[in-house]
Amino acid sequence: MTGYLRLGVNIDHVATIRNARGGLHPDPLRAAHQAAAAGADGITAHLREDRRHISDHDIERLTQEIDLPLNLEMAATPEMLEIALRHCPHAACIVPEKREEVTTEGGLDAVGNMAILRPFVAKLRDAGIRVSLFIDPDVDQIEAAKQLGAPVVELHTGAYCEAVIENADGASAKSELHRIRQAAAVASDLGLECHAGHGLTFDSVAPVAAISEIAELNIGHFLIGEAIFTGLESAICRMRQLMNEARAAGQDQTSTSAEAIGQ
Ligand SMILES: CC(=O)[C@@H](O)[C@H](O)COP(=O)(O)O
Ligand SMILES: NCC(=O)COP(=O)(O)O
Repeated sequence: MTGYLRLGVNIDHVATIRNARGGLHPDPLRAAHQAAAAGADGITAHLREDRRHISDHDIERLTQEIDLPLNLEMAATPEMLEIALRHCPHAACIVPEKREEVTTEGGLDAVGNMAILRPFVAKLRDAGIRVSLFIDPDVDQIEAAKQLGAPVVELHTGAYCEAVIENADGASAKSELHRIRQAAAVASDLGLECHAGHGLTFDSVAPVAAISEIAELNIGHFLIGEAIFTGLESAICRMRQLMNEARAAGQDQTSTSAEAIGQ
């Protein structure tokens, strides 16, 4: 798969700042409107069991007020299934959740949870919701997603992004990038749409964006952080530019991000 690479903007951490004082400002909906104005292709929001950031009311408003497709991230629980079926977002991405985690750690264990996930995926699909599974770039997990009937997988890029930040010798970033490339190729061979996300920044996005089998990147925390300094629309436009340049240049797949962007 080649062609246009979609950008989903995750607005979770606008809500993190809002919730720090328990008020209404900053409003995640305003961020969603700005993301749309900046050219985002979708909005991603993670309704966590503990509601640490995005709230039920945020999800209700996003489905009612935002024209962009909403990708609802959710754990595989009866509560979240009921909420998803009530709101019928464009898409639902099933993610693992641990209450004590700071952020999403590993990917969903589709292999180890087939019995729970199979009816869960079926009910979402029957409601017309595009289902994706947030998984590590692991062939077994991709094959399990296929068996479960999920049309989309989102590859967890966290290990790669951490390796880029550590940047000891670039070797670990290269090996993690290779895992993502291989996983994207397997997903494509199995007829699954392949997305990627978690931890992506201006420094790490290019080699992932260059992987032609990837159709969508979901990026949030870094963009919201950058927005504090340059504004959200500016941050999104810069990310969009980096994605377009990498995709157009067919980024050399052997390079890490530092080499790729001449650092
Ligand atoms: C699944 C993923 O990597 C993110 O989309 C997720 O939302 C991270 O959780 P927090 O947004 O709570 O950090
Ligand atoms: N699924 C990844 C996502 O939506 C955003 O992750 P992050 O950029 O906030 O780490």
